Amino acid sequence: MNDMASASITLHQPRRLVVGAGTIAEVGIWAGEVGSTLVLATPITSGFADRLQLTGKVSLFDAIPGEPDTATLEHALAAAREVTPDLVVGLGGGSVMDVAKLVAALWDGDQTLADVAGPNRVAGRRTRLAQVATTAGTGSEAGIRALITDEEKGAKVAVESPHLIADLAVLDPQLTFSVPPAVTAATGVDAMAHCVEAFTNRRAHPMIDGFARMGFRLVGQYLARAVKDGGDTQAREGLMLASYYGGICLGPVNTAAGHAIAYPLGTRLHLPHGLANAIVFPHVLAFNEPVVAEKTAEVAEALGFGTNLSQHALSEAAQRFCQDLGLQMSLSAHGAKEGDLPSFSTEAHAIRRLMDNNPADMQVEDVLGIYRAAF
Ligand SMILES: NC(=O)c1ccc[n+]([C@@H]2O[C@H](COP(=O)([O-])OP(=O)(O)OC[C@H]3O[C@@H](n4cnc5c(N)ncnc54)[C@H](O)[C@@H]3O)[C@@H](O)[C@H]2O)c1
Ligand SMILES: [Fe+2]
Repeated sequence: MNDMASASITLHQPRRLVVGAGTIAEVGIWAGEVGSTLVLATPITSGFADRLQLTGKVSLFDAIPGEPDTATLEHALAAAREVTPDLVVGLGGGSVMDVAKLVAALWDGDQTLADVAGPNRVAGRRTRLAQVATTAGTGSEAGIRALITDEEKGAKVAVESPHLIADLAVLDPQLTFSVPPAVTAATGVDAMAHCVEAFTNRRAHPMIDGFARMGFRLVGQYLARAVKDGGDTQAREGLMLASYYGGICLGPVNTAAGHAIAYPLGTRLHLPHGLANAIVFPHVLAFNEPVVAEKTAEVAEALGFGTNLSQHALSEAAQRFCQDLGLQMSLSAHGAKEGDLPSFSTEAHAIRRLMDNNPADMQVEDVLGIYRAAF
């Protein structure tokens, strides 16, 4: 830690947050009399739509796949232009909630995705937005960011704007009971990665450190429990909070090299976002350790890795942690070819908005070394 004063930060949060078992029913109470609502979902999460208790005309668009791309966004926008909603509800994981943000902000205006990509370019939003999380991972319901895959470029487009923040966010652990163990594990590691990468970030901030600490501690406490027993309400609620805290970390501080190195695995190999982060996490944690030793030790202790670990032991313990959750941590087992790794490395290294946040400087060769270690 240096002794300079922290840089200033701005934190946006949903206008209203409801947490607890059964709270999905509060969406209708909050919304009151609504003319027209568009609920965005996946085929799996559309089953929860009745529990929203909405009045008026309710339309459902449930064709949002994981890791949504620009074509998905276009279809959802077309659905919204037909429905002309007063309220958009995102009922799903990060994939659905990210699309819901952009649909609510863009459906009735002239801006395209290309117009709003990057920070602070969304002109405004007239449609109300409620986010009901059904996974505990991205924390998208907490934040100002939406990520859409651009299939042509093979990269994620990030849109960041206070106009994407929800009017209402709901964390109802009962909605996550049906999340299968593999998705629970991957999304839980994603939440943990948001907290850890913000905590050990070059732009880390004491206020955000508080949320980050609560988040990775909850993951240490509850993730294995929720993977083992999906109906464990206490564990599920703990993870939803961890995910939300991670989402808060993303706004003012954001992630760093871990997420940058994970992105090509999502866009090129189509690995689920959380799994991609898990594969990379042990190696980045160990790489950064010399620069952020104290904070890394705190993370290691909270996740049960032990104390006074060498870089190698740290990486091994983090890999074991993920393997014990049932995650397959080897890139080759997911279809990666050794010949892919150099282009993945160039791609990840070029994501400067995240790489520049990393506490330790990382060259392209270092990134390649990490992919090779995870191969
Ligand atoms: N906005 C942000 O700040 C932010 C941060 C990190 C990641 N993301 C993005 O979020 C997306 C990933 O989101 P995710 O990890 O939540 O996964 P997801 O939304 O893609 O969902 C994963 C899978 O779980 C299923 N599922 C969702 N809820 C379920 C439930 N209750 N029961 C059973 N199955 C359920 C989905 O149908 C899907 O198949 C990626 O596109 C990623 O880039 C956004
Ligand atoms: Fe993430």
